[in-house]
Amino acid sequence: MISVEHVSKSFGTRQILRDVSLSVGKGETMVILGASGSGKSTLLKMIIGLLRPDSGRVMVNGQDITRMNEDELNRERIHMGMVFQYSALFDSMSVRENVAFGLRHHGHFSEAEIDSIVREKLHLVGLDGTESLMPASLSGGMKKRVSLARAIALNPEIILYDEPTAGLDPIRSTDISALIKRMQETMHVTSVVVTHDLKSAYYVADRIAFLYKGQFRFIGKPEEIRNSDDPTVQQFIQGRGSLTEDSHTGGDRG
Ligand SMILES: Nc1ncnc2c1ncn2[C@@H]1O[C@H](COP(=O)(O)OP(=O)(O)OP(=O)(O)O)[C@@H](O)[C@H]1O
Repeated sequence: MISVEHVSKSFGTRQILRDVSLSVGKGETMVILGASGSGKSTLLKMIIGLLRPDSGRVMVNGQDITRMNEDELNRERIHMGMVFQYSALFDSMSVRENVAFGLRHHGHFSEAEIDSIVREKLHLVGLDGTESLMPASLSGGMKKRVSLARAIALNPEIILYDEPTAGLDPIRSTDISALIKRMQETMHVTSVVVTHDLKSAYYVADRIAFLYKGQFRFIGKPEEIRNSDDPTVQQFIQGRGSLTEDSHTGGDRG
């Protein structure tokens, strides 16, 4: 379904990804773990075609995303929902209009159809009756859920999540993790989840890929990563995972 093949990417003189390959099967949930600055979001942006690799390619549904022009990408993105870090809702639009956004841009739906889809998706994320609320009045957890409702409005085959539980308290994080799992079970979507949240990773992942110094240090099932005898992997999963990679590579973030 998604196949990242020998992808490399640099920003300026800094190489972020070095000959990285990863495949995600249909219906699979792949979690990408890695320290801050390790290139997780960069990889996600390449899968949705917001960034192009310097070399290598990204295949989605058998098509090479890296060679598409903007029109082709827009057509392909109809099949992909993205839940952005910090929700990225449109502040001036109601919950209803946020969820309806993609429907208005990509589809030919009547107002009645839009109403019905918005209601159905809000129900799926546990936000019945919130259509007329504005984003400013929502909690962080509610915003994430609206963002998810927006991402699934067009029944995507693929959902990409960038830090879906970031900034949430543990209870809200568990709610969002349960929703990610529910999307997989009810909509049989293929998902890629970028996160720092190990608890969520173990819960939602079919497989986990651990990005370290520009390469995948480990790809495998949650129980396999737990039992890995690689000291770098163990160091990361035993709670020192919040270390930033920028410090190793001389970057400016973290
Ligand atoms: N457009 C850009 N121009 C220059 N540098 C960039 C750009 N995008 C990302 N970077 C740098 O590339 C590195 C990887 O960024 P990325 O956002 O992919 O990391 P990440 O693993 O998602 O980190 P975090 O967990 O903090 O979100 C960082 O050092 C970042 O500063």
